[in-house]
Amino acid sequence: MNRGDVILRPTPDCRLPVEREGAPRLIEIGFGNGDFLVDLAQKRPEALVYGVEVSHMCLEKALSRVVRLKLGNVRLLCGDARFLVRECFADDSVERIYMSFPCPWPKERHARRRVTSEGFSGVLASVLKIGGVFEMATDEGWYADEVERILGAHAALKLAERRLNFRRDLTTKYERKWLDMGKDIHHLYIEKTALWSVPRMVEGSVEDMHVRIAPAAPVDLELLDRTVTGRTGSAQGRHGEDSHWAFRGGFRAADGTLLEETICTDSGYEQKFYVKIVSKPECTLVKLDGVFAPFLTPAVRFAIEDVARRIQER
Ligand SMILES: C[S@@+](CC[C@H](N)C(=O)[O-])C[C@H]1O[C@@H](n2cnc3c(N)ncnc32)[C@H](O)[C@@H]1O
Repeated sequence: MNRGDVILRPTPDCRLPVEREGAPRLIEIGFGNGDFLVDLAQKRPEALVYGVEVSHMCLEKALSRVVRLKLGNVRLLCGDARFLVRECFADDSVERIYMSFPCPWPKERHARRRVTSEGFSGVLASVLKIGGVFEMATDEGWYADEVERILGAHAALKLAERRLNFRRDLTTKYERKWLDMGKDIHHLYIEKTALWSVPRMVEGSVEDMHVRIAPAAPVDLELLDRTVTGRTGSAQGRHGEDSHWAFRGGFRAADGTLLEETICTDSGYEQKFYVKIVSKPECTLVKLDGVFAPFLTPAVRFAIEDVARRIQER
């Protein structure tokens, strides 16, 4: 077994490999050093256990244990769980989602950073199977209250149980640490009770994002770059409140095309990539460069269309 068997890099349209159809799917969000994830995978060999973690360092630590133990039923995804769980998992496909000791972000101005903020209840209600459970542990009573209030209020979810200082079979590094220090631990069990679906933001294929401009734009790459980013060497755009993008300047690629460095956000989810501008005798092609293939979110599409528009209007 090697890294490639364990780490999943979803395709730009956020598809995961189809495997072990019919096997129960379990997800752990923010698995940290991977103690719980590894124990869970060993306890449930018939299940496919997905770990979603934003920290590369944690990913590497858990990965080496998974490989060393030859755990064939673990898949790891690196990135923000708020985005990846919504975009990569289908409705009614997951049996249980675990999240232990998420960063509570206690300051009000940081509230949006909580995994459980904005829209997370809809994501759970979508991807869990009916009867499926979101299991959360926290040492912050106020945070448990908040999650209970927000998730419990969703039409397709209900609080199934709340326990104080319950000793679980499987524990995490933080759980053991807080228990040793005598802290209170709050466990919430939120159950999905009805069908629900949230819209996904990723759609279409890489080819759908190509824009062909005829007649041809100038073949001079420097002129082409200035057309996109203006005299200042950078330019920005936005669509509504949720989609923002910025062009940071162009690079001449080895194949004689122009790569426009682009950064974009969709409802706070950030991606960096290059828009490729190919000057041909008959037309100019504006498309996604395949190297840092981003997920196909609305802001990525708007950015490509914006490059094409700037070239057309020059
Ligand atoms: C306090 S640690 C808890 C780790 C582990 N669950 C435990 O109990 O020992 C919180 C973990 O959540 C991860 N995390 C924070 N925000 C995240 C997000 N949006 N998506 C995925 N993981 C996240 C952090 O990188 C960190 O590893």
